[in-house]
Amino acid sequence: MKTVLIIDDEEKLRSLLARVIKAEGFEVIEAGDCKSGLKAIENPVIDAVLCDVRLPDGNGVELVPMLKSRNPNAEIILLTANGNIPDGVQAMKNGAMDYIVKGDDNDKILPILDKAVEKSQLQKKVKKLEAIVSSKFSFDAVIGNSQPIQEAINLAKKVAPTEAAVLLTGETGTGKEVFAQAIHYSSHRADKNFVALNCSAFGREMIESELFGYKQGAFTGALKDKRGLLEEAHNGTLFLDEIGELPLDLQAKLLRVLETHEFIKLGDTKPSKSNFRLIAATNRDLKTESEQHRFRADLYFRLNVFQITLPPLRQRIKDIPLLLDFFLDYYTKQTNKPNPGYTADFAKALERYAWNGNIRELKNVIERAVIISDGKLDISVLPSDFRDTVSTASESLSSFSMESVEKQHIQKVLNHSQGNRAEAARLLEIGIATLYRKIDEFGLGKSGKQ
Ligand SMILES: Nc1ncnc2c1ncn2[C@@H]1O[C@H](COP(=O)(O)OP(=O)(O)OP(=O)(O)O)[C@@H](O)[C@H]1O
Repeated sequence: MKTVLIIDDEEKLRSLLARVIKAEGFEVIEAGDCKSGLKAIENPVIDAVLCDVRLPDGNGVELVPMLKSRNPNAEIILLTANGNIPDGVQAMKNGAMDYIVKGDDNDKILPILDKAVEKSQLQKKVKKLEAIVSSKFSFDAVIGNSQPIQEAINLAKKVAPTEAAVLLTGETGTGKEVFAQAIHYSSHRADKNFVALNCSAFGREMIESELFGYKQGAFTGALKDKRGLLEEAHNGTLFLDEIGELPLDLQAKLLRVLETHEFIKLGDTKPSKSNFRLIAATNRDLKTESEQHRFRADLYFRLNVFQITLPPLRQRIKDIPLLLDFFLDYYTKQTNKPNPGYTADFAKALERYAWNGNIRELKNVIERAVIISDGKLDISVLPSDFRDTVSTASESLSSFSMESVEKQHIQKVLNHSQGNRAEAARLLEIGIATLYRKIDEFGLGKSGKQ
């Protein structure tokens, strides 16, 4: 639906205009003065406004900013009986899309309205998509209630609105990139670029040309100018993942850019400027790296202004059920399967696992389980390491009482002596009569080897 608001006090002209516009498939809302126009514009379905300049309670040119502030997506076209250039210029400065003269420009109205509606609907779509993107990458998308992750979230929320560089540390798969995005989308740079580079994924030359960009002819193969990531990140955020892998000479160049906000593209002679915010991540201990001269100490100090350490999953076992529900829901939706749920053993096995690959590994394990499983997820759909964890765990669980430890031990020794009770008693350092009593008491005579 395309909806137009007409604000004009000349009733006859207004209803004639409304009829013509309706005949072209638009919905029309009418208002006779500034006051009722300002009320009507709050209806979000309005895409475009046709507004007279001379109104009984005000001037259309001055009304434009007020209309825009109440409905920023609506495009405004001013209609005037006698156009003059300064008024037209002011209208555009105030945010109007066009300024047309009644009578002379009547045949322009419908094409301009079409353009205005298209522009407004496109803006609405972009805003909706932006809202989806920013909610997908907001702190709400960081799953976890445990204390260690909540502490990290609180720190990140504090630093997000500032200009400070952030250093995210933590094992692989703990969510460093997720945090970097959440910080960016919660900062005032959210509507600008979030540009990421993984420093371990490329060789030195490639990283340099990706970061700094180059001029045509800077090297063989530089067929045309290329913008670098520093330039792309202007007014936005540059995320350097695995910064510990950045070659030492590029570390020196990066430090200079951080200090001057200036850099020189490959093959260029004059500096370019970029106002980016840096978020860096590493799973290395940069302090030790810098002490051993594998990372520049000056860059480390520059980055270490605000460090956030993300906890490994094994330190936040409490979050596993939450993450399990989240990823199960995600992958069942992706595969168009109904959510099958899971057994208590399945959840237990996940809680007991070491998770060296952290959340990335958990996510992959759940994806695999969803693909393989035909019903409720149980331990049979887990890789074999998990099943071992469960059996070891249940074995050790049944061993908590002294009696069961004693029973298991005697059985093991009887197995070892191949049922020879005299030999077993000798190994157990107990009398043969005591062994017979124990065998009777624990019922080992029936199941154990005699
Ligand atoms: N708290 C979280 N909530 C939901 N998903 C998460 C969370 N943390 C991480 N993930 C998911 O786990 C995966 C790994 O996360 P991410 O890439 O951010 O980790 P990383 O620490 O940057 O890893 P690496 O050091 O290997 O680059 C991603 O798919 C991400 O979506």
